[in-house]
Amino acid sequence: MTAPGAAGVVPGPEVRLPTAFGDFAARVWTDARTGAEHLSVSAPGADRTAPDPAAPLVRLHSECLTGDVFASYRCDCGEQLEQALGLISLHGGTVLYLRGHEGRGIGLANKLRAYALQEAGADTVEANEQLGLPVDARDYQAAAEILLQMGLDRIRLLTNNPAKRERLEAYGVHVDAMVPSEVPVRAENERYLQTKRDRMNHHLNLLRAHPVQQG
Ligand SMILES: Nc1nc2c(ncn2[C@@H]2O[C@H](COP(=O)(O)OP(=O)(O)OP(=O)(O)O)[C@@H](O)[C@H]2O)c(=O)[nH]1
Ligand SMILES: [Zn+2]
Repeated sequence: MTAPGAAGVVPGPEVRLPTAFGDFAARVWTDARTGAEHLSVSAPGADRTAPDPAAPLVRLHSECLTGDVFASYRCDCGEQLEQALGLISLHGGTVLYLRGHEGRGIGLANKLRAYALQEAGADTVEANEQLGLPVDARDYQAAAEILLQMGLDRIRLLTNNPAKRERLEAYGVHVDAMVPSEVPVRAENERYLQTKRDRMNHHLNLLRAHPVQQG
């Protein structure tokens, strides 16, 4: 329990982070409630003193060790992260990398248990249910607090998930628009993405990188 008035998230120093996607400024934010160390990665944007500038682009990226680090094709996370870093390097904005969100909040071990159930036929929703775990246990309070401390109270959110927008807005961050965060579908993640579209209400077109061969 955080004492009344105490900061929920505590910022560390800002450091330079030169990457394959461009030069960013990075900062760790420690959640005083959970100990989770979140990372913001930001690039400067267009002149915000111009009349009616577009709100800054923000990607709230839930940690996915298999996708982000090992480039797993079971999900779309790794490619979404790369796409977001490229866009934000170009247009300015922030990627907020949310620790403790692994497996939609159930953790890595349970995510791999869910994968085993998916290999036995369950979809991504059924697998969590069979484990007796929530389908999506993520909370966005720390994310909202970090954005508000960064002065980002009005943003454009890079996401396909309308529930993410609603949950963030409930904590006081206004989302001007959802900017699609869609990457081409692959044979390995097609069922997974279909389930997100059909059972979790994600806005997905499921476009393929290459047209399906006919005949
Ligand atoms: N429980 C579970 N979690 C998964 C599975 N595949 C990926 N994840 C986790 O899902 C999280 C990403 O959530 P998604 O539902 O893919 O997407 P989102 O963040 O809600 O929406 P976008 O902003 O559009 O990416 C990451 O933490 C992944 O580790 C799975 O099959 N089961
Ligand atoms: Zn993933």
